[in-house]
Amino acid sequence: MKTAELSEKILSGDRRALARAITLVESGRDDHRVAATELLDLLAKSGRQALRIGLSGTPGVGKSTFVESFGMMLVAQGLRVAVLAVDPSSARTGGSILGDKTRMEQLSRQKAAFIRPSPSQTNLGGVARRTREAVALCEAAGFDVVLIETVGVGQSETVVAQMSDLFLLLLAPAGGDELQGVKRGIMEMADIILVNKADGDLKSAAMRTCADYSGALRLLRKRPQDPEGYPKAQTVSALQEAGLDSAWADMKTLVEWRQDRGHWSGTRAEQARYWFAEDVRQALLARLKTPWAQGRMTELSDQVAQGAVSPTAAAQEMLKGLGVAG
Ligand SMILES: Nc1nc2c(ncn2[C@@H]2O[C@H](COP(=O)(O)OP(=O)(O)OP(=O)(O)O)[C@@H](O)[C@H]2O)c(=O)[nH]1
Repeated sequence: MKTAELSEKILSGDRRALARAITLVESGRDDHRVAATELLDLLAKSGRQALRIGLSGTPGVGKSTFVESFGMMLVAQGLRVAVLAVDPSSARTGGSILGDKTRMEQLSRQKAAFIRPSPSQTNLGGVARRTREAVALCEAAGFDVVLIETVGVGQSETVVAQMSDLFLLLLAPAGGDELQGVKRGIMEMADIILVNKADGDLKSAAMRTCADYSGALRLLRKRPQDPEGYPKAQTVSALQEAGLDSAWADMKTLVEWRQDRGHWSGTRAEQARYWFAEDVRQALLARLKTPWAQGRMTELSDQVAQGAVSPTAAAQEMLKGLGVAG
């Protein structure tokens, strides 16, 4: 199919065309990359934007259950919802977190929903670019909300936060009164912390955990792009579909505030800068991974170790070989 034709179909909301385009951006083949870039350029002209919501949480915290019930709630409100995943561990576990669609049984059957598993790649940089491009494709296809889910592995939260308008951190009720070892950096990225499983026997533990996090969030510096009271923590039960509407109301409050004050477009512009620099960095790193480059690195590094050449001169030599010397 020609790029222009694929683009038309995506713009008209053709889901198979969207799936095909995502496969195209996920491909490592050079000719596919050229076509993908062309397609993304064409689609960017549509100017369509979705609300991009990043969602992170450790395995078992209830992400799939949350995406299912939250997604269904949005669909019931007439919104179109796409779900993507960033899962650098998918190659290791042999399947992605969203590979098993039966875990989002209802949502995956909705015409207004689109669920796409994480591409199976170990390299986070590669997964990040492909996911970012898949987000752009979903926006062009007219989705209102794009949920980008990740397990808290390595840097994957940062990657997702950098491509989201809102970042949600899903937590489970803690046993004791200590915070669950959530790294400060991750808490700082969160716009809203959702303590899940606030139902049945777990309800009071969930409320305690939520109070602990509310306290911890108050100690963080208030961000200029946020209204009073944000970032915030609240309890939900994905299983019983409780608290989801109030969480959605809070998300909308935050979004409207940021849009009214220009923070929304400011953040997107910053993210675009970040991904531009990141793409350059990744491309340069890829050059270092070719067999020639690795062999040459070893050679030069041996010479440096023997004192035959200085580190600076060897680095210059290497860069010249890579064609990037200044
Ligand atoms: N009580 C209760 N259990 C829940 C809730 N949400 C999820 N669970 C249960 O928690 C377990 C894990 O839920 P998942 O949705 O598969 O969790 P996940 O975070 O997607 O897990 P991974 O895919 O392994 O990352 C399941 O047994 C769910 O039924 C909730 O709101 N309340």
